[in-house]
Amino acid sequence: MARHSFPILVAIDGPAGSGKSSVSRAVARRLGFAYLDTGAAYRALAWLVLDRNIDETALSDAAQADAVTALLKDFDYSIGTDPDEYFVTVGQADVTDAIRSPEVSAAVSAVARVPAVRQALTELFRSLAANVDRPGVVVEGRDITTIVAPEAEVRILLTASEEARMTRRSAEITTQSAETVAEQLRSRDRADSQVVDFMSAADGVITVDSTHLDFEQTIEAVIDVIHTRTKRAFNE
Ligand SMILES: Nc1ncnc2c1ncn2[C@@H]1O[C@H](COP(=O)(O)OP(=O)(O)O)[C@@H](O)[C@H]1O
Ligand SMILES: Nc1ccn([C@@H]2O[C@H](COP(=O)(O)OP(=O)(O)O)[C@@H](O)[C@H]2O)c(=O)n1
Repeated sequence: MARHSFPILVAIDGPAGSGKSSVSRAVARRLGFAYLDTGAAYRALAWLVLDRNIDETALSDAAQADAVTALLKDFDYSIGTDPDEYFVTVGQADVTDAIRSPEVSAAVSAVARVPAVRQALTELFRSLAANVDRPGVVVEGRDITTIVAPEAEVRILLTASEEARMTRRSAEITTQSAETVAEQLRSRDRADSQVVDFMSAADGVITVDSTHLDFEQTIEAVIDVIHTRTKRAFNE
């Protein structure tokens, strides 16, 4: 497929379990767009920290930041941006499933708060999004509407009540109790929101609240915003 010089950028932020990944991927599939999951890169770097046996809890904040920053030069990361062929690799290792483990989820916020990490990954996301071979790209994370792509044509904050988010996530994770999943999600959101604000919509960002929408209705609500904002119809 030909590379489009200016893919339409759809930026989606929101807290854990709000539906960012699943909804973004489905929207991209329907519109023939690419899909970029930015949380996967933070998770993959956290996976590398654990794989190298770096015990972050034993280090001071500054030493932690240095250790993680030093890893960036070995971070041979790649991600599939085709919504039908999602994969995440670090070097030769396929980490698509490993980055969803509770250990990685527990370690990721500490990695994501290191400024040098955010800077490097933000550059990576801009370059990945600019080089997709589709007419548009849906990029989802925590700071896409505000930092990574504040100029995006479409900017959405996808929210849902805490209760709905916890229920949805614990239905997915069967290896831990619902209480454990909820507590981990809450504590990750708390840590993450000290670094970026993804709980309130920045100027010009449209909120889609999926608390009372099912999955299909949420996809349709997001596609409606895309059509309204771009004033264009894409092949559905
Ligand atoms: N509107 C919705 N109604 C019901 N379940 C949903 C809805 N949106 C997403 N889900 C489900 O909730 C779970 C969490 O969604 P996910 O996309 O992983 O969230 P996030 O990427 O924001 O953490 C998934 O199992 C997904 O299928
Ligand atoms: N744009 C982003 C995306 C993710 N992240 C970090 O990466 C972690 C994992 O993101 P994710 O999107 O995979 O998390 P879920 O919402 O899917 O649980 C978050 O908890 C943040 O610490 C970030 O800091 N900025």
